[in-house]
Amino acid sequence: MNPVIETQRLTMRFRGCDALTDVNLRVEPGTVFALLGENGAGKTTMIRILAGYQKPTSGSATVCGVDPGSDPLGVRRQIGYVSDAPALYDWMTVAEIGWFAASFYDVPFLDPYLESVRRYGLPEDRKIKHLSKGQRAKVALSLSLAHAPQLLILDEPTSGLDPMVRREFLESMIDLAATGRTVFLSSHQISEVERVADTIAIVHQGRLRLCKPLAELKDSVTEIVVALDDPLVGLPALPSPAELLTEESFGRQRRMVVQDLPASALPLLREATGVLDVQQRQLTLEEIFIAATKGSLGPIADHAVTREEVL
Ligand SMILES: Nc1ncnc2c1ncn2[C@@H]1O[C@H](COP(=O)(O)OP(=O)(O)OP(=O)(O)O)[C@@H](O)[C@H]1O
Repeated sequence: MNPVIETQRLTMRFRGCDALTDVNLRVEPGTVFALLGENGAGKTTMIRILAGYQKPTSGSATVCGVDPGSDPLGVRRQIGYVSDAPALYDWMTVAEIGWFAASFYDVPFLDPYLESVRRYGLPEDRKIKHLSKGQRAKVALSLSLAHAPQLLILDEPTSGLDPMVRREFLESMIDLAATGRTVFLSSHQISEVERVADTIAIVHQGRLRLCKPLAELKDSVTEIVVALDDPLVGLPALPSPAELLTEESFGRQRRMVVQDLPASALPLLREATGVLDVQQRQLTLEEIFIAATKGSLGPIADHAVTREEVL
């Protein structure tokens, strides 16, 4: 099946800033795809390129079969998009902005929009400028969904929403994916994303660090804590295809977070000179995110082996 979104070596340079570098992404239809990254990682830049609001410096993107750089309107007709700061005409009422937006589409728009507005309990005759932040977010979401797009691109969709509405909204994303639509969202809310996303991509300083289906990601990234008889002991290189995400030392303990660790790695480490013990543990998505973006998970947790336990 053709991907809904595909990018190849997508790169965006601003003056004095590499916002995205060589990002290759593939988003399958009918999935909820979450883009995670710290502040300034490049999420909004990526989303603006996909929605046709920004042309990349180099590389290519295809969204619903269209190049957003050369046909931004063609892309926007096919997608629903909510930016991180939706620009709504403030002087219009909630109902008026629906009528206005409906004029851009030749598919049913106003009825589904008003249905969504009522479901969110929004006051139809109140001006946008008098709405709260969360209410404005709900208007933006209602507008983005009304034309039943095959792809929804959402930049931080739940910021400003209260916990009940956040939950309701994220669950509705799963329902959308179940009907074959695709949801591409960026977020900082790792625990929320974990509940709804099929695939997770983690960007760090403009580069794609990890991108996998959620379950596969959690299975493939592992923490190894090695107890050493001397802090200066050198460990053997990890066998291929292992990729070291982080490595830290805490006294006589060495912690590594590794992706795609082959089974042969643990015996190799256990038999290495100066190694007293090796413990392995699966990580939560939040820990994987921290390892991929900040490098340090902080002090080794209680569950990890201590030298005293080994001796
Ligand atoms: N128009 C611009 N001119 C110069 N630099 C820019 C521009 N737009 C974004 N940047 C820079 O590109 C980098 C990525 O920004 P971006 O907004 O994509 O990050 P983000 O991951 O969405 O962050 P946040 O989570 O804080 O919203 C940042 O360093 C930002 O300062």
